[in-house]
Amino acid sequence: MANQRPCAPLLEVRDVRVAYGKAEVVHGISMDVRAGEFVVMLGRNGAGKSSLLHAISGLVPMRTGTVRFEGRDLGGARPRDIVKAGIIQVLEGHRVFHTLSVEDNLLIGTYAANSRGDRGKLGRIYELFPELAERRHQMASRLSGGQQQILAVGQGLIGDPKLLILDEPSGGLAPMVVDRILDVASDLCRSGMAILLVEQLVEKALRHAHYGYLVETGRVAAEAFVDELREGDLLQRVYLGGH
Ligand SMILES: Nc1ncnc2c1ncn2[C@@H]1O[C@H](COP(=O)(O)OP(=O)(O)OP(=O)(O)O)[C@@H](O)[C@H]1O
Repeated sequence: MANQRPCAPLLEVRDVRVAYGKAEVVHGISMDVRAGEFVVMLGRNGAGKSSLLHAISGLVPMRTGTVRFEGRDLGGARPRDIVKAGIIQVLEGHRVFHTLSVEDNLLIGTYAANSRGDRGKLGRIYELFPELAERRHQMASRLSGGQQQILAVGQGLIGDPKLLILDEPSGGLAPMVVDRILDVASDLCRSGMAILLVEQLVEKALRHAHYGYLVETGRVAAEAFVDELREGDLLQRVYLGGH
């Protein structure tokens, strides 16, 4: 993609603040994901990235600010309505149902979205992730950590999101797993799905994303196209705290 962001706004986050009790951890973040974009949010542990994602997905309340999706205000919407609007978040830490089979875990993803129990959608996920097809009848507990993470992504994708949010898919797993997930995410992005990624493996994230936001202690310290982010000393400043 040339250095021009697509015009059509998909997700518009404006001046969002998030607090846990009295402790505010997101201090007024504004950001966009445009149609067909792959956006990455980078920043040190504890910078507030997951809290912002959770506010977008309706999992934690916003103190102030607005989130609009396809022009619709999502303020106060329930998580399930946000999923139905087309935003699906794959939570940090491959949260799948250990006592269910791979296939049943995927089918649960269809219940979360608009397509209750639609088995027809399984085929597409198995095409994207043949490792899940091979293990479709295995209990999720028997999968490796990496396979569980892939299952969690499949569970999100089966709901046909317009925007897929990935919160640290690496999660301490083998770098190869992250490559698999980010490669699939890039392909989906090319076919029109927007991606919002939080990832600590900075190089890998920058290789796939078009545009990035650097978050420092609850604020956006910088935003730019990824090649610009790579060139300056911004990344170093955010991660190492230099000036
Ligand atoms: N449920 C919670 N209750 C209280 N404080 C929380 C809660 N969740 C996160 N925090 C705090 O909010 C701050 C921001 O955390 P958050 O997880 O949003 O950051 P992050 O940038 O996603 O970092 P990480 O990569 O470590 O998840 C941290 O100080 C964290 O301890």
